[in-house]
Amino acid sequence: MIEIDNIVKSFRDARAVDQVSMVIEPHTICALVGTSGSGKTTLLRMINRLVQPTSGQIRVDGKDVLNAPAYELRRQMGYVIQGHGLFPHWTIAQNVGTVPSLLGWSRADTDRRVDELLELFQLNPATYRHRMPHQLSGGQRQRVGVARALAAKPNILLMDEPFGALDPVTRKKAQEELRIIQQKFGTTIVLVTHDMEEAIELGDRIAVMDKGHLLQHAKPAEIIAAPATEFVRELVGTTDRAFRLLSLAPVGDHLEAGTAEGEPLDASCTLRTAYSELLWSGRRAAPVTRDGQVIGIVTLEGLGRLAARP
Ligand SMILES: Nc1ncnc2c1ncn2[C@@H]1O[C@H](COP(=O)(O)OP(=O)(O)OP(=O)(O)O)[C@@H](O)[C@H]1O
Repeated sequence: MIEIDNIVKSFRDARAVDQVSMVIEPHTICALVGTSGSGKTTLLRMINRLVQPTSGQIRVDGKDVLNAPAYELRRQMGYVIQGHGLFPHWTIAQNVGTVPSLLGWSRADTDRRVDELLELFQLNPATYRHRMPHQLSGGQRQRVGVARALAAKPNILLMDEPFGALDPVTRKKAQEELRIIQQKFGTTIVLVTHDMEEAIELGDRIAVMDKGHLLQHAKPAEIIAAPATEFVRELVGTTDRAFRLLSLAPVGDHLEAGTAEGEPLDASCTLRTAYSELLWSGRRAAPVTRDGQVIGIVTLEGLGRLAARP
């Protein structure tokens, strides 16, 4: 658990982060959103002590981070920045193995961990471990950046706009991969993003910042349905909030009884995808399957009710 307690960071006379308090539960993703200059990066960098707070306290599992030795923080927290930050003259394997080597892992243990992570990110170790960063695509480099941050099995992953530079298709894939990895390892993730869509998609909780203040810290559905201030409302965007609500839940959670014709939808697809599919195929209802078995239906009328203001 990360407890941020009345934290302040001043640069000369300006407060970049102003009395922020929040609790980030273990094994969850917290998405930090806000306009440029709102203090997101500064807040993130106080968690791993790259920035020293002016006042207040940050505790990880009850311990003040200012009292933890630097090597302990590095092991416990991975850090990913936009543009990956790989060392250009090191191979991919050396890059991914940076922190384990610093922590004194044996060569064999480090090599094993590097291969395991490359495989997890679908980069064949035999092909990629000896390559240099410039011999990879931007999306591959970003995945290596995330793999490197996970190398020493951190409980916490701090990510600053990790997918900002990726094209929409690669970005979507990277987001899905991150979700899978988070579930596999149970990592607690704090993710800074400009993109509300990404925050809604990935965040178990969203923290909205403006001018150093934390305006709201809540579940995505609550941020959409009950924004705390006009600024939060603007940031969420009013034109497609109904679709954003629909994007939060899978079809399998809102099954209806009955029968329907045509191509079935998988229970894991979102209500938003289902809505789009029904409109596209000109149907009022579609069967829903899980593991190939029909388990119910989804209807335009039902989806319409779910998209209405709660
Ligand atoms: N080292 C520094 N010295 C002086 N001012 C700083 C320093 N770092 C950040 N700031 C100021 O603190 C404020 C918050 O910056 P921060 O980088 O945390 O914002 P952000 O929300 O992450 O912005 P962005 O989304 O553009 O990265 C800004 O006004 C910035 O100019």
